[in-house]
Amino acid sequence: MEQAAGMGEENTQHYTLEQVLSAALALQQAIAVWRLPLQTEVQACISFGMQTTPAIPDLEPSPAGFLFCPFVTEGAHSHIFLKADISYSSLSKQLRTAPDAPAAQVNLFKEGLTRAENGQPAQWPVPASPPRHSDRNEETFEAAVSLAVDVIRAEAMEKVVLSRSSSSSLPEAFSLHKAFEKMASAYPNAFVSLVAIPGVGTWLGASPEILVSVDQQQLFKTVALAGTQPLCENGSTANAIWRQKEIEEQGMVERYILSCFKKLRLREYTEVGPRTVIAGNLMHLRTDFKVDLKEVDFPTLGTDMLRLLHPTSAVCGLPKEPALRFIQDHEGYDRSYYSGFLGPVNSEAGTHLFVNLRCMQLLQNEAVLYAGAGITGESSPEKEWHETQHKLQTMFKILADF
Ligand SMILES: C=C(O[C@@H]1C=C(C(=O)O)C=C[C@H]1O)C(=O)O
Repeated sequence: MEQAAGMGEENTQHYTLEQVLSAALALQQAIAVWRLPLQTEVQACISFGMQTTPAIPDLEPSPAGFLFCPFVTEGAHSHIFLKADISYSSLSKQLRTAPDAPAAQVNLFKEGLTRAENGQPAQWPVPASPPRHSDRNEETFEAAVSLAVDVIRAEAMEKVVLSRSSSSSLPEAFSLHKAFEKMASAYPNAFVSLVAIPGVGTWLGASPEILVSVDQQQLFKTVALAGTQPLCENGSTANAIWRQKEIEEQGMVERYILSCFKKLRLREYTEVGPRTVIAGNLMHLRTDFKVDLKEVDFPTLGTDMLRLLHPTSAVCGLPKEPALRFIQDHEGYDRSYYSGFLGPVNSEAGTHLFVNLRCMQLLQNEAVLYAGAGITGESSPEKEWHETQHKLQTMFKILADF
């Protein structure tokens, strides 16, 4: 039997994030790298064996790690948990090994780190079969929006989120590590992440949307985020004006969250908002919900809410079932992990799961970018197309900047 690598063994040597990432890629080990909103610390975890589950796993008893889950809960893509065998923080620049991490693999990884200092950057993982992308043009996207508006006006549903993917070839000088850093500086308020899993693929994103978080103070949080407009020229939210369409659209997400609390018979929450918030080049409306789990005895609230919330009406629609069916029938492509959720579980800072938005999937020579927009009975197909264009813009700029 393999020896464990020692109780939370500290390796006092210092490494850069670039080295840690290069070693994981070269050794084909799964890695997740993330930066929480408004923080400077970048964290990473390396996992020597990913676990896949057909359904959303329980959060509370989970070891520390990183969860990466698809949009469709019972579809072709697995829910993936990367147990943190090795953790890295950009503040200490040191590695920490989990007590039960297999020693032989830990040692191989450390050797890989030394080689990563002067080696060529390794290729990131790409999926076994290339994703079917939509590459919808303005005309076909707007036709799908018009159809959605008709269905909503006929009262078959209230809201549906329609999305598309758009691919762009990778610039010659592209580097995964630099792309992560560019995303982190373009989106200071977002959860910025890079997930590279052999056999699954490589995703880079900057999410403005918490799905479920439970921090060290046992504070549960979720948000209702919807409604989009370009950021005002002076970069301030003070003079933002919202139309009835966005107010109603965000109100639906809010009502949906309240209905989930109601299902769990939870009454002790605080609700603040909606307020205008900034995400890159855009503004959204956001209402914050909090539950203090030190005062409310609900130890499984994180998992229970996660299972009820996902996919929320911010990325799917309302009611959930007809909206999901409409998406599957008319979007014309597989969202896979776009508008799924991801984030650290039971890390030192707690559990922080975000909706996988403003993200791209990296293939060998191209990036596939994803964006969607909430459609209601008041939607204008042309405006919704432009909304997806705006959402893609910051990511396109990051790629063009190499
Ligand atoms: C679907 C996306 O975003 C979601 C939809 C929004 C909207 O319709 O206004 C706003 C924020 C997100 O909840 C996306 O960014 O791809």
